Amino acid sequence: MQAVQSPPKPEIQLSKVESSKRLAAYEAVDRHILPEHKIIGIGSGSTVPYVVERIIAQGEELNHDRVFLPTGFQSKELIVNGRLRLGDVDQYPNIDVTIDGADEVDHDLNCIKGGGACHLREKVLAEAAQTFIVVADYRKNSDVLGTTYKQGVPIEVAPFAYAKLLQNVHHLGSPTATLRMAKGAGTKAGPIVTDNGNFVIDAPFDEQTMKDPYSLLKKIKMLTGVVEVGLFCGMAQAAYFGNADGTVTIKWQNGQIENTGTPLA
Ligand SMILES: O=C(CO)[C@H](O)[C@H](O)COP(=O)(O)O
Repeated sequence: MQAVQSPPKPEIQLSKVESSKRLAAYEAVDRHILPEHKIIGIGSGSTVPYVVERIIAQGEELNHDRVFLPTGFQSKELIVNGRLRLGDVDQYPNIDVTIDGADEVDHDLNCIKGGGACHLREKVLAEAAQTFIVVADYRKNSDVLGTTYKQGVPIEVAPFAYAKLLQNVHHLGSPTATLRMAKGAGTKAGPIVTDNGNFVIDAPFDEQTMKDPYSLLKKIKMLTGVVEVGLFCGMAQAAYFGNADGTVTIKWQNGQIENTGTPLA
């Protein structure tokens, strides 16, 4: 009897932004998740599913003795649904590689993170990793932070301290800083609550301030009640940006910029 062949699965047409996220994620996994890497941090956001997809494609033989550490609820689901082994950073404080998304990346690879309110765990997993790699689409590739991500610097705060912290952040130079509220039909009324039970303040600063994100990070971090700041300074070894033309731009920590792939006709 002749075997029945199932029709080929239709390739889902991705938007330019989606395909650039996928390009960046695939290139970063191919270059940085190597057979010897066993403890791997998985970040949060809409680019990270492509990271997990590419890791799964490396096959069972490479993945069966690896452990994957999530930065939040979303990445935990990705790991579990992908039938990868789940661990946590308290069991594995030394990570080989962490790959994560970003809201914006500047020319020195400083990042704004926390658009998804996961930046506390994201920073712990980035810091614990021997190699920390950022993946993003072309819209996140900037010279100065705050150019495209206008919402402000995400600051995770202890809930009972939020009102005092809002005042303090206003005095620090962000008069429009606000508490991040849950939005949209069917969501919680009131502020968003992080995976750690905290609130988030979004604090926009002027361009001059954002040109020196490390100084700003130190000032905000000193405020009592701040749990973590979504400024990741000097942490990433490389940032991969998928471009709309099908190429990938890679910014390295030493300032080198590399372009790979052939532009689409
Ligand atoms: O920092 C983050 C969550 O706290 C995410 O990594 C960031 O928001 C990236 O988002 P995306 O990949 O969806 O553009």
